[in-house]
Amino acid sequence: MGEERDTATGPQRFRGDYPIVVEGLENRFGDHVVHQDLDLKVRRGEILGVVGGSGTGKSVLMRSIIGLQPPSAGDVQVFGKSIIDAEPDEAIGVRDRWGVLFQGGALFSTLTVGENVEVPLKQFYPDISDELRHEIARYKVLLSGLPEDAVNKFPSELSGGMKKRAGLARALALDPELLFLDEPTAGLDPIGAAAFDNLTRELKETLGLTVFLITHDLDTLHEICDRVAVLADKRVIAVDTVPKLMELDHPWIQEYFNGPRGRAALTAQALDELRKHMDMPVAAHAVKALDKPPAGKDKA
Ligand SMILES: Nc1ncnc2c1ncn2[C@@H]1O[C@H](COP(=O)(O)OP(=O)(O)OP(=O)(O)O)[C@@H](O)[C@H]1O
Repeated sequence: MGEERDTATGPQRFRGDYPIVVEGLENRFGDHVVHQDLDLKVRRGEILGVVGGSGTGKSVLMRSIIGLQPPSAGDVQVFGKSIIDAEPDEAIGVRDRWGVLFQGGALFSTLTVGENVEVPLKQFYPDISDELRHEIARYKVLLSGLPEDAVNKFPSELSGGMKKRAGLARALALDPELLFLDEPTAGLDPIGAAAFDNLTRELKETLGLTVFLITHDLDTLHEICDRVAVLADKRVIAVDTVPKLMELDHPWIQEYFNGPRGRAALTAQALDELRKHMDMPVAAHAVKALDKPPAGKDKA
């Protein structure tokens, strides 16, 4: 693996297999060990879901990868470069190649949506003209599925779902190769959450993104994640597709994926798949049967 950047052919993009490699990571806060000997490799072009019980260290892992949480041991490589102990100047070559949507959006409340999107542009490209910067911001706002007039609105004037999209627009400001999403569908209603999932998948496909996605949302895992990493016992205990994970014997995995909510998400996904083939009589029949809640069973 290694960084291969070709300056002669336009935009420089990572061509290795694993844009993120975490090895032997340890994070501790005083006596509290959050991660120990944690390994993880994220494949180029995948949406990797990251799950785990509350407090297992999903956000701390993300913060370690983006250099906001210096680990107590181990290494993190992004695009083939170790970001641990990297000098700020050295890190800049990497840090303008990822975008982050923090939990809650983390928008600057005194700036409009457009101005929020312009913040990273000003930071990393201080020489571009005001006009071009406004135009890029407007494009990113539209790309994130917001109406054009959202550019001039303040975060307080937006709904929860719109705030997430505004945060996404800012995360996309620098045309990143890597996108980090921390619980992007938390707090959204199911329709808003499904719309956000679709947007994430479309952006991944059209922009060729690699996505690191922390979530508790089983529908998101089933619908858009290529693989899922499970955090438990201070490390990543498994990384695989959802069906493969469901075969594992670990108690947390069983409870999470095969519990009532996990089964409901699975049924919803099966319904979606069948609806795509509704012209086939057998599919229409199966959808009718699956749509009915099973008598006497949990309805979670
Ligand atoms: N700056 C910090 N100082 C001390 N402890 C911290 C700090 N940041 C995180 N922790 C602790 O590290 C542990 C993991 O936190 P983290 O936020 O990564 O969990 P999480 O898996 O993302 O949880 P959730 O699903 O509830 O968001 C928690 O016990 C938390 O209290």
